Amino acid sequence: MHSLKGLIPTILDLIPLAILLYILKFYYDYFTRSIPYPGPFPLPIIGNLHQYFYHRNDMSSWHRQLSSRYGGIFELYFGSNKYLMISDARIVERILNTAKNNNYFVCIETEKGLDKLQKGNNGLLFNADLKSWAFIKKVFVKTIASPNAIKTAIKFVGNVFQDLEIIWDNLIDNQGQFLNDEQKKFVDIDFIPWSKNIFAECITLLIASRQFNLLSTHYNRISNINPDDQKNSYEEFLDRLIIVSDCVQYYTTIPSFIRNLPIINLYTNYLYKNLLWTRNYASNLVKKRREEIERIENKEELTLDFLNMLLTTNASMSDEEVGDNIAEIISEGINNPSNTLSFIIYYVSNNPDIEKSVLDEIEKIFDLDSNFKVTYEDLCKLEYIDAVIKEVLRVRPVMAMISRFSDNPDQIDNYKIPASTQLVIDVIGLHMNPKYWEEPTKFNPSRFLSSNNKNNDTFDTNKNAFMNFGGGLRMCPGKQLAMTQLKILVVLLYSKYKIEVITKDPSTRNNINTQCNELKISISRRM
Ligand code: HEM
Repeated sequence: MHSLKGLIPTILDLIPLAILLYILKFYYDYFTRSIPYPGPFPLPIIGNLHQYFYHRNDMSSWHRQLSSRYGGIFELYFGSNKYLMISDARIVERILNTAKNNNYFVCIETEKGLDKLQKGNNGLLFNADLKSWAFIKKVFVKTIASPNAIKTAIKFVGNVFQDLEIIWDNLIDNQGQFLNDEQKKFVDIDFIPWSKNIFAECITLLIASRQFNLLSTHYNRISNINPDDQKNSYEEFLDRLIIVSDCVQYYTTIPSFIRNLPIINLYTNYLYKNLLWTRNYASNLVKKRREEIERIENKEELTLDFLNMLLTTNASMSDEEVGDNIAEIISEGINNPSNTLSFIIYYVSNNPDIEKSVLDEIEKIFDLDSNFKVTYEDLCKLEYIDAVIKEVLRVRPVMAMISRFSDNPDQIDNYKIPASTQLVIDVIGLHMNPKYWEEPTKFNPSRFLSSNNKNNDTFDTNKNAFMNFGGGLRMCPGKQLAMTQLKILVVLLYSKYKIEVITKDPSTRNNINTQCNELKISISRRM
């Protein structure tokens, strides 16, 4: 006789049943979805993530394939979350509009993990609350994007570059080698940390009027002056901000029940603790600044940088909230332009004709003695360098995808957009689409020159096919600053140094190809 105990299913027996029910529910929802769009067939739990990881190193051609097979709107599943991918410029134009009451103001639904990180109603990037977003945007525009702020930024980049020049010249003198019959010394460097430190110095000067001597600290470490130096706390803060970006991506794509599974929750805790560390660090900086401001009798003496302005115009913001804002701008102000500068060096130095045109333009516009200064007016004349930067951002856009969330149902042309749907503007798909670009895979800055009429027509009529800084209400507010900084740095780097690229593929090491992970270059003094 069977014992009763044998008839009661054990938890282990129930697992296959639970999985089967989950799969049935997944495909029931999939086949009965209200507005079905075409797209690659998803698997339960992972959706299309396996395809994403398979194509991670060549996202451009994957997105090209998907948009040519499935059209201007198609579905992709990241885990069990459905995303509508948009790669038609006409639809993009309707989604990215500048009206404050537009249906697509929110980037990512707050309940998708942002609430756990307290990021849904603070800062700019993920803020879903129009009122607090508009306040911070106003302060940003005044202190970072106004003509005065841009002129201040030009001065800061010039000063930071002077420091870099002294350090690089020391490096070349002390560690450089003569190669073959060359009279000048060359030294090989890893460009990425230098690039990050340049932008880090500039952005902290601009938003908080502080300098952390990151360039000389980096020099001391790599040239064995202080090899065992622990990273100072600001360097650690910058390193951890990169993990914070991973943390936000992780919380917004991985459902909470998976984040909380045993073992996986160790990683979740690691990311979350890191976020708390940076939040605590930034709020301490803010607290100190608040105390300094209180000690100043004549408040008119205060430099009106982003931090001081936030502290003096909105008394109700806590140190943590102000700190979060500072951390966000520092992170955006370093990683995006530094990634772009690294790719600029990669493309310019690997294309002798393009490098020659860059050098010709520099010579035409600047009076090249060793102490020449770059002015705002001169930067406006740089048409070719401007085109090079745009072309780099076309082929290697910093953000391969731009998110928007639909509040209400909408209809764009023949396409119905359901309410509460996560839309993703497929930036690479747009940038690589032959409908909008002649020979899209070719690196050709001339397509952006006004003298090149044919391509320019294409560019003008398809401006929504060029999403390098996003668009509409939430277009990147740092665009002007970034373009200015990049132009100055291209002028200064190429006029002062001869640069050769050693790295074959800057996007190796298992990451998507819009991220420059490695850039070894060889530098020697030009003048
Ligand atoms: C080459 C450099 C840069 C590129 C390519 C870039 C690109 C972008 C893109 C594509 C977006 C999303 C726009 C959208 O959703 O429509 C964005 C947003 C943003 N960027 Fe940039 N960015 C750069 C530099 C900067 C800099 C230097 C700063 C700050 C100083 C900055 C601050 C921001 C902020 C705060 C947002 C969020 C705006 C909002 O949601 O309202 N970016 N950026």
